[in-house]
Amino acid sequence: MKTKNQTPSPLPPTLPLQLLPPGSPFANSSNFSFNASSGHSQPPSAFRPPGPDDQGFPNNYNMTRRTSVSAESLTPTHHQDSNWKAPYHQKTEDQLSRLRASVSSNFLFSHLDDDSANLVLGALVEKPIPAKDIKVITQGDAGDYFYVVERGAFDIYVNPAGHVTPGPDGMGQKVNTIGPGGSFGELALMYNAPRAATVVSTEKESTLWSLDRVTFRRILMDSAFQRRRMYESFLEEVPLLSTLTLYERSKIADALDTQKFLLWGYHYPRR
Ligand SMILES: Nc1ncnc2c1ncn2[C@@H]1O[C@@H]2COP(=O)(O)O[C@H]2[C@H]1O
Repeated sequence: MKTKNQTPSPLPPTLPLQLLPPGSPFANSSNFSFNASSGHSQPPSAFRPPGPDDQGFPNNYNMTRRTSVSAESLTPTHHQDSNWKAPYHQKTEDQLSRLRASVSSNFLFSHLDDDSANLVLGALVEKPIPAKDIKVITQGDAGDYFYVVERGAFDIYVNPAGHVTPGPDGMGQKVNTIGPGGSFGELALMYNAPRAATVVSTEKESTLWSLDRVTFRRILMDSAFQRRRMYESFLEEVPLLSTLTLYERSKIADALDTQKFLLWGYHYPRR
């Protein structure tokens, strides 16, 4: 088993950016909602066990919370629309070179073949974040976009309740900060589950690139995330790691690589 460097993530145009109240970055839980399905606050409901069509939820993932936000299959290869084409958003040379630099060290993109990488680059949309304390993702909401960070830093907050609660500490504890080259927002898209954390901008000017849910699932989940799920399944079996959260396990899975050793004349795969 060896580890590799890996990192963390943007928004569609025309979306309202709402600033959080000055001095109270956690007070408003419904900022930065960009479609009908993301700006809601739903009550928790029972966990839906994986069915035959599911890839399987990791252990301990949002077990007490509403999980499914769409009827879409969790298996990305079950595409109902065979005429689907990835959206293409024209970019300037400057945008392309910034984008390439941003994704160059990102684990998710390093495993894409050239065709898939070009489709994803074409589908990403630049999303300037013009202030700090903008809530890009709200814990408990439905997942709509996956984000790559080009510039700036984004704090991640997790409330153990599974959603933002009223009051000054409603976003919970800060657990992470994601900077340039990193990405976030993949968990809800991968598992059709509510957002696992709240993500807030920390700088005056930041730049994100957003990838829509369908393109994410059809392209990234067919490659990089298949690999992640394979390693996660393996990690779930390791007792020492069983208490990790899904996010922690997924980060370890991203960092794993497979090495093959020659043993007694056989190539023996070892993780
Ligand atoms: N410790 C963490 N726990 C949960 N989510 C995290 C954590 N750190 C970063 N994140 C990201 O925050 C995102 C919130 O939306 P998602 O649940 O879609 O995906 C989540 C992860 O990409």
